[in-house]
Amino acid sequence: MTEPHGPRVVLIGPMGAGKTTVADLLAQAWGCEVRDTDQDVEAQEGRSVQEIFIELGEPYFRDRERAAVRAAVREHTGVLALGGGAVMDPGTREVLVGQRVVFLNVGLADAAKRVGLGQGRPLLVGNIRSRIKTILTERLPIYAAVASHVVDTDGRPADEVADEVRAWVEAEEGA
Ligand SMILES: Nc1ncnc2c1ncn2[C@@H]1O[C@H](COP(=O)(O)OP(=O)(O)O)[C@@H](O)[C@H]1O
Ligand SMILES: O=C(O)C1=C[C@@H](OP(=O)(O)O)[C@@H](O)[C@H](O)C1
Ligand SMILES: [Mg+2]
Repeated sequence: MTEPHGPRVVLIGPMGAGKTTVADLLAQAWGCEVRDTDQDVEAQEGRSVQEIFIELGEPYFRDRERAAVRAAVREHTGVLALGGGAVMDPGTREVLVGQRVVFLNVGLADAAKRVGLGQGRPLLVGNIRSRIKTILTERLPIYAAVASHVVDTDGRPADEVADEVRAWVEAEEGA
């Protein structure tokens, strides 16, 4: 029996990098399944990420998120998008060791444009721009450390980003 080999690619990066969008585009291009750990946690908990943060707290969400990443890495062979904060959890980082991880990078200006008023993103309360700035500064080194490859998304449409990720993954698979 062939052992499952994990997702074809795992997308990480800050809110607004386009992980969810690019994961869908990649899955369409490859004709494979897509999973997003935010959606997995929401389905399991029967409530939105926003509701989980408010009603049960961020540590509870991170715990559920770690379990969702672990399950997806074990079972899923398509495209996997994580939530922006997933890799801040050391246990989640451990689960990703050996996986093909692409960091979708985004700067403050484009991230702020893309998340708009931040609806549905519970960490973007108050001054959204300054929250994003803090989050980017804190997390950038971690994204870079966890990633096998980085794709810049500033000023580029999502389909162009997806094409670049696809080309890189296909080259890696052929290598
Ligand atoms: N490269 C891009 N250029 C412009 N808008 C984008 C791009 N990628 C995603 N978006 C838009 O930005 C918003 C956030 O995208 P999303 O895929 O949810 O990001 P993430 O999952 O990384 O938080 C969505 O409205 C999406 O349509
Ligand atoms: O950056 C974060 O900590 C979060 C990012 C969100 O996912 P996206 O990055 O897909 O928006 C979601 O998991 C939650 O709101 C927390
Ligand atoms: Mg997302």
